[in-house]
Amino acid sequence: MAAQAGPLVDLSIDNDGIAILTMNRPPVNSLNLELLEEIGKSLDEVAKNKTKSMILTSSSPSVFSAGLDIMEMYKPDLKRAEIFWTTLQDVWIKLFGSSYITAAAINGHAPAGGCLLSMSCEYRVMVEGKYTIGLNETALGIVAPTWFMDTMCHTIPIRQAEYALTTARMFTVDEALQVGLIDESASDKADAIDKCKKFIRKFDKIPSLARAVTKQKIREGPLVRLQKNRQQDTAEFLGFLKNPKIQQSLEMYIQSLKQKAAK
Ligand SMILES: CCCCCCCCCCC/C=C/C(=O)SCCNC(=O)CCNC(=O)[C@H](O)C(C)(C)COP(=O)(O)OP(=O)(O)OC[C@H]1O[C@@H](n2cnc3c(N)ncnc32)[C@H](O)[C@@H]1OP(=O)(O)O
Repeated sequence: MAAQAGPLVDLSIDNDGIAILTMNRPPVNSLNLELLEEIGKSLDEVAKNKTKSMILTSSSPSVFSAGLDIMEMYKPDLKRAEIFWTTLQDVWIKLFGSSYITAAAINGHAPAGGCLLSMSCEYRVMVEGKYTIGLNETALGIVAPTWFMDTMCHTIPIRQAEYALTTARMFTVDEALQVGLIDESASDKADAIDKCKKFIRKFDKIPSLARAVTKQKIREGPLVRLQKNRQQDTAEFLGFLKNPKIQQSLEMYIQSLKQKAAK
């Protein structure tokens, strides 16, 4: 992977007071420990500055996020793997449980952890093109954690979620729109951001405390479930990393990604 040029995230506030959080880890924004830490810090900053809303997007022209960095799971240092996992849990708790308004301008592919980040926002606009979005973990021989599944069940009907999760379904933009995995499609990134802003403006006349408490109450179930089971969830993740069969599946998957990239 190329050496990192520039900061891993960019956090800016536009003229309307909307925070734009841009992931910037070329080539595919795979979520390693350092990127997750930076996303977490940015979410803290948005909350601390009492910014009314945030749009999550990517600096890549074709990938929103490729999901978790597989190299964090392949033959890992277990201490780092534990910090990696708890940082991912923290990011999800901060984003899914945020009181401010959140929207994702999905300007490219969003598999697995990339799909999770977008589903943790309240509104999704995806750029048209040959991009796909979904939770594909079972295709890698791994099981999406319960809170990934909860997030999907919070976004699309449970029957569709079960089918998508078990079959590792990656949705095209049109399919995602039909099932409600995204709310709108857009012609390009600028259009996606405009549409996210339009969604955010819908709340101009809604008292912000009532909105925030309603959001947090409707999201309480999945949040409490992870908060109660954090240690067990981390132990399961570490146990999974120690399983030789899982390591073999990950090795094969990495090889297939490298072969595809070399073509
Ligand atoms: C009983 C219950 C127990 C439960 C215990 C817990 C279980 C743990 C669960 C963990 C949940 C996992 C979540 C995840 O997010 S796993 C990651 C899944 N992601 C993917 O499968 C996406 C893979 N990538 C792609 O499909 C494509 O890269 C993509 C469509 C995103 C972009 O395609 P593009 O053609 O633009 O780019 P390339 O494929 O050429 O890739 C460029 C380089 O990037 C490398 N790459 C890609 N994705 C990843 C990744 N996720 N991690 C690390 N590296 C990645 C790719 O290999 C290329 O590298 P090189 O240039 O070096 O060859």
